[in-house]
Amino acid sequence: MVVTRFKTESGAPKMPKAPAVKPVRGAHVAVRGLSHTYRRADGPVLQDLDFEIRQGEVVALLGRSGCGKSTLLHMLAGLSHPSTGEVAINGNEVRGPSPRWVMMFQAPSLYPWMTVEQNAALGLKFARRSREIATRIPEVLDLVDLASFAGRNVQDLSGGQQQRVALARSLATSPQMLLLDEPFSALDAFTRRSLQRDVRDIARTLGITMVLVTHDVSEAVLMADRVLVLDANPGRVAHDVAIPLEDAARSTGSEAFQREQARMMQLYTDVAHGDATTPLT
Ligand SMILES: Nc1ncnc2c1ncn2[C@@H]1O[C@H](COP(=O)(O)OP(=O)(O)OP(=O)(O)O)[C@@H](O)[C@H]1O
Repeated sequence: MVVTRFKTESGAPKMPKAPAVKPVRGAHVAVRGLSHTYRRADGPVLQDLDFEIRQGEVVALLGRSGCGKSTLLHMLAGLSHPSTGEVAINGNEVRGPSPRWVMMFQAPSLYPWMTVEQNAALGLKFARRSREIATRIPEVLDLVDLASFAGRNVQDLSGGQQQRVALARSLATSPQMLLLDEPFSALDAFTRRSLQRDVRDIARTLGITMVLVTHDVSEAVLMADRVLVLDANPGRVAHDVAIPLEDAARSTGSEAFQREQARMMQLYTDVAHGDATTPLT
């Protein structure tokens, strides 16, 4: 089976067209007995985490600043190792980074002197898969709605378009999992919503497992099938909550969305020690 992008930038339906991208087998993640301490004097940052993420599931890690979200995401990516416990992907302990699970950050880290297609091809080059560039890059640029920008310099693009280039680069190696560390927080509200919707659509359509770090309740509810609300000092899973929203209801205007957002905001506020005087976004 192959899939194509099915919405335009404005959200209007568009006819499926070639080129197309094949779905992948999303990663299954198991976090077992995971604790982490950076400095003994500070105590553990993460403690006794035990959870699984199903293949193709979209999970948000929601918590206040400093509760250990990025630390956990880095461990899922194999960029660092827990003091105790383990992360296993598809049954194998994660011992380092891999092109099968890729991270996206707030800053898209593109090379400004290169074109959109050259930047998008970097992941394949680093993975020594340059022979795939000619077919794969047009496919992924089409998927992120940047086909007509292929030859443009990335420095001429908007912040949202640059994040789409970073997304295309991430997708080019056919990853089983995307790990997003607040990748939309520097964008304006309209661009952020459009990318949140498109990234979820793409991950769901391709079957990619996705883990998203955020402290934005509405982002978690818009994008995730499931939200892990993390407590702080030490970071633990305080709530593990399914978001039972159909894709059609994943819009800030829908009543079902607003109900879920209010429910999640309550849980989040409770976890933040009932401190409703501090603004929670
Ligand atoms: N390399 C490090 N060495 C020592 N302490 C660290 C290191 N990295 C993070 N920390 C500490 O670990 C705690 C958790 O940090 P982390 O960045 O994982 O939190 P976070 O929830 O992602 O925060 P934010 O939302 O602000 O990005 C913080 O107290 C931070 O100061």
